[in-house]
Amino acid sequence: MLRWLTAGESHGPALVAILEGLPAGVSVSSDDIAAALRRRRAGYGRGARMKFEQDEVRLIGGVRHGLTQGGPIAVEVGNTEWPKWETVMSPDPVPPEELEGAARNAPLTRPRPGHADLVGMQKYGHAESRPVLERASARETAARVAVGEVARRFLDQVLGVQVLSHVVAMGPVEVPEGTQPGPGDLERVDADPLRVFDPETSARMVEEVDDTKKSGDTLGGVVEVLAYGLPPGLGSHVHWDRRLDARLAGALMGIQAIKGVEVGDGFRTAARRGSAAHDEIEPGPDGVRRRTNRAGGVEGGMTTGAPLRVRAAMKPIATVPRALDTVDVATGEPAQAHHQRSDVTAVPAAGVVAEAMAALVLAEAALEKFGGDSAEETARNLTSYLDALEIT
Ligand SMILES: Cc1cc2nc3c(=O)[nH]c(=O)nc-3n(C[C@H](O)[C@H](O)[C@H](O)COP(=O)(O)O)c2cc1C
Ligand SMILES: C=C(O[C@@H]1CC(C(=O)O)=C[C@@H](OP(=O)(O)O)[C@H]1O)C(=O)O
Repeated sequence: MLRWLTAGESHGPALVAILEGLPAGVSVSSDDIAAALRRRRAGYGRGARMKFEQDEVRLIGGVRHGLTQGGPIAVEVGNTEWPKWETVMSPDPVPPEELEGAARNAPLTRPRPGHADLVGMQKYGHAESRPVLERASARETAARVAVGEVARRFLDQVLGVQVLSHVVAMGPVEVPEGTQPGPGDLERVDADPLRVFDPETSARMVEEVDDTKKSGDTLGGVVEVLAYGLPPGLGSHVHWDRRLDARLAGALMGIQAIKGVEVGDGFRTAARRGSAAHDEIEPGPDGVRRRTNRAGGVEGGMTTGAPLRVRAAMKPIATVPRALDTVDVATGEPAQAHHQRSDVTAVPAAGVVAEAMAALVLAEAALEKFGGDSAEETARNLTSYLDALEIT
C-alpha cells in the first residue's frame, strides 16, 4: 500500500510530506526533488512571491546515499520567507503586546469569493481568515510535488513509464486539436513560458495573460497529463474505488482550484455516436492494438497499455486584484475582498502538480498489481506478468 500525507502552512517554517510504502532501491536525491520544485515555481503569470521565495529541500528520512531504503520517505520544504512571519505564525504562544504591533497581524475579515476563506471561518469557528488561507493555499502543492517526484522516479526506473503534462487552454485560448507532446518532450514543454507545446498558441496565451493582468483580473485554464509506457491492467473494473479513472479524477480534483477532470476525450465523447466514440481493436505487428486512443488509455477502470491522457480544468485565481464584492464579517457591511498580491494565473504550475498527483496514483496502482519490497522485485514481477499475458 502506498500512502502519502502533507502538513504545513503557506507562511509557516516549512511544509513536510511523508511517502510510505515505496520499495527500496529507487534512485532519488535532494537535487532531483529541488529540480522538480523549480518546475512548479515557473510559468508566466505567477506572482511576486515566486521570485523572492526559495524552496529549501531536505530529505529527512527513507533515503540513504541516493537510494530509497524501503522505509517512509520524509521531505521538508523550507519556506525562506519564514523570518518575516515568525511572530504571526508562531506555533507557540506569543505575548499579546508583541503580537499587537507585529506586521501582517491585522485580522483578515473580508473573505475572498472563490477561496476557502468564508466557509472555512464558518466551519472551524475563526473570526478571520488567516488560519484558513494558510492551509487552503496552494503553497501546499510544493510538498505534493516533492513526494510526487519520488513516485515519478519509481515509475520511470522500474516500469519505464514517463509522466508529463502540458497546458491545453488558457482562458478562451486553446491549443489546436491533437496537440500532444511525446514521451521525450518534457524539456521542450518546460522551456515554453506557459508550458504549451505549440509555440504559436503559447504566444497568443501570453497576450491573454498580459491583457488579463492589465485589467486587474485573473485567468484559469486546462492542463493535460500524459503517461507513456504503462502496462495493461493497472486499476480494476471490479469495484468503484479500485477504478483507476476514479482514483485519478479524485487525485486531480484534490488540487486547489481544479473544478473538472476529463479522461481521454471525456465530455467530447458524450456528443459522439458510439461508432465514432470508441477505439476499435485490430491485430498489429506486436499483438492486439487499438486504432485510436479516444478513451485516453483507460477502459473498465484499467489501463489499456495505450498512453494515459487526463485533463484538469482550473478556475481563475480567487484573489482578483480588482477586488470582488464581499462582506466585512467584523461589521456585517458590504466591502471589497482582501487583496495584497496574487498570481494572475497558475495553470502551468497546476500541470506540474497534476503530474505529481498522477504519478502517485499510478505508482500506488503499480505496487498493488506487482508488489515488491525492492525495485528489482517489482521489476521482476512486472516482467513475469508481461511474459505470461495470453492476449497480447
Ligand atoms: C499552483 C497554484 C497556485 C495558486 N495561486 C493562487 C494565488 O496566488 N492566489 C489565489 O487566490 N489562489 C491561488 N490558487 C488557487 C487557490 O489555492 C484556490 O482558489 C483555493 O484553494 C480555493 O479553491 P477550491 O475551491 O478549489 O479549493 C492557486 C492554486 C494553485 C494550484
Ligand atoms: C506560495 C505559493 O503559492 C501561493 C498560493 C496561493 C493560494 O492562495 O493558493 C496564494 C499565493 O500566496 P500569497 O498569498 O502569500 O502571495 C501564492 O504565491 C506556491 O505555490 O509556492
